[in-house]
Amino acid sequence: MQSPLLRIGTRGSPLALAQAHEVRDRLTAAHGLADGAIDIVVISTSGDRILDRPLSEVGGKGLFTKEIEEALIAGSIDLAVHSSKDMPTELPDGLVLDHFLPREDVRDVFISPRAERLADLPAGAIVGTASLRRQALLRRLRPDLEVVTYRGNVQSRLRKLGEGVVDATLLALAGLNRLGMAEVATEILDAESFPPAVGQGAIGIETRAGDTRVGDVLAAIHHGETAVCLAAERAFLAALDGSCRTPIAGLAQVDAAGTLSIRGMILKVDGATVHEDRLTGGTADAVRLGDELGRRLKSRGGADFFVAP
Ligand SMILES: NCc1[nH]cc(CCC(=O)O)c1CC(=O)O
Repeated sequence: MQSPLLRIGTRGSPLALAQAHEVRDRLTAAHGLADGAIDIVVISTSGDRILDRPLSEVGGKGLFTKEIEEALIAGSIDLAVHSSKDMPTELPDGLVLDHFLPREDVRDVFISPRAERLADLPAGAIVGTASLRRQALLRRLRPDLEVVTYRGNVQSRLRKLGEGVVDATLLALAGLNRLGMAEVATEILDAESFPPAVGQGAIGIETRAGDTRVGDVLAAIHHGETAVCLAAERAFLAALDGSCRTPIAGLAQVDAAGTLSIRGMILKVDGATVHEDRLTGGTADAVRLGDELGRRLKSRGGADFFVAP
């Protein structure tokens, strides 16, 4: 049997697999490849194995990528497919995250059997989410709700919701769309009042720096506008030096005239303190704009903002 042209590394969750399949299917179509030309290699990560503690306590985002990045460096896979949102801004030496698929919907959704809209939940209702950004935004909009930490993959969170462990939860619409499950959404939250995480909705492809063979193959499915927005957002995040303990929202968009705008927000976990700002400029300045916005919010937040919740 012929060896595969490419090996894609991915986590094994249903969402991760759907994303890896999407990359494989787009590459197969773009290059007219035979079935079996691209292998999908499922890799279990520390983040998948530690399920009992909030990730911000265990060590954060890198936990979902470590073993996959080791495989990439070792050459047992050629590319790794990730949710950009889950990617640290610092990558191991020799790896780059610079190919992206066209971005999915960036918005969060509210899911509840108890109310049609977040605004209609009764006071005291319990909302479960592990995301500090969602916790802080929820407390800001609805200080009368009880917000609890609630982890697990999309399927297990929905199961717990069905069992009545919580009254409502929030998820990214992008993930539901990719899983073909958008119908579980009760209300789509608008990005203005409920801004997404940096990278939300964007599938990113990590490769070895300078790997022109893989880069040439990926060029056919790469989406430049998404890459520009992600460059701005990730520069914003890097400038904030965002630990997993700081709620941060950030969204860059390119309008029809080709102007890039980036909006960023930092919050205290209790939702009571919020700093936000927005910058616009040319797409060639994406990194500079993101960096500038991050520095501004960092200085506005002051020294203690990033320490205690
Ligand atoms: N942290 C888990 C995660 N990482 C990416 C997505 C959704 C897909 C995306 O944002 O691209 C999710 C689940 C969620 O937040 O609902």
